[in-house]
Amino acid sequence: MLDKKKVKLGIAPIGWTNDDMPDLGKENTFEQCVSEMALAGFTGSEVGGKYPKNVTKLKKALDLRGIEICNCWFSSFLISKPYEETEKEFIEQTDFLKAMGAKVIGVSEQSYSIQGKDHPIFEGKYVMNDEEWKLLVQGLNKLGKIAKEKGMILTYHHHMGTVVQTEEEIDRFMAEVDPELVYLLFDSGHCSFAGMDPVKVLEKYIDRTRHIHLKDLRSDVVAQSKKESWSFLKGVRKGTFTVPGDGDVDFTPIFDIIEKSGYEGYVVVEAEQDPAVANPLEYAVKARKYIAQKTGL
Ligand SMILES: O=C1C[C@@H](O)[C@H](O)[C@@H](O)C1=O
Ligand SMILES: [Co+2]
Repeated sequence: MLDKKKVKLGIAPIGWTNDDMPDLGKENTFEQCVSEMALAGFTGSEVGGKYPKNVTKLKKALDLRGIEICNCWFSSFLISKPYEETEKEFIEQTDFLKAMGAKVIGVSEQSYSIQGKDHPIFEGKYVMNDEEWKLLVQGLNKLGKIAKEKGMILTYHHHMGTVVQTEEEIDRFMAEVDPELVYLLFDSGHCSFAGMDPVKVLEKYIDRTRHIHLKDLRSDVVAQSKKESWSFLKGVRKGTFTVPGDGDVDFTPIFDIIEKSGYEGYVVVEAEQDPAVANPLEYAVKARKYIAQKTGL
């Protein structure tokens, strides 16, 4: 059982409207999305592209539904653009999140990423050289320091198709970043999709993890995706991911690690799929029931 005082439960809006492919769920409004999150029993949310950019407006809409913001995706370009460009946007995003009462910002390096490209996801992703590793690590340490000074935590999202995807890359990343400034955003779906054992990764880094995405994976869809060289986004449309409990990831040991470690922070259901096929409210309720049954949250 998870301690409700330590572990909070959220859901990402990506199941309603997908910011990577805004045509997926374009008919779903912001109000419908946050109302259905609340109806399904969630009290935390990440920021989506349809959310009001204005702090007062967003707070009012969320307060009415008993929801708080816990994180927002942030794309960094530390190895392909001048550091100052990423820093400027990072400060703006961190200030917005802080004003919303969030504690965490989720960074992902998007230089040379193939996650949004029409390119087979299992073929030819970019691999950093030593100089680029240095730029990434030094840049993130600097951003992490800025976040810390603002009372926020920088977490890093490993992700398919990006420069930090594989187990070796996660290990090197964790070995090189400053553990006081940069933490891990663990995503069970991306771990599994990349062919890692999510349990092994979480066990190794739970003490340095400050945000968790709970994503399940349909192995038969992944097998087809490999066979037919699908892009990441084609795979999402075809149902690579689903909510926890609905796919092939074993969440029991994942919840055990979270419990035993005394993890304090959010676990967020993040299961992008086609809302025309997987009704967002129905899948949110399914996830909520599964998590309640497995963890007591
Ligand atoms: O955290 C995430 C945000 C999405 O935009 C991304 O593509 C998804 O797969 C993810 O894990
Ligand atoms: Co994620």
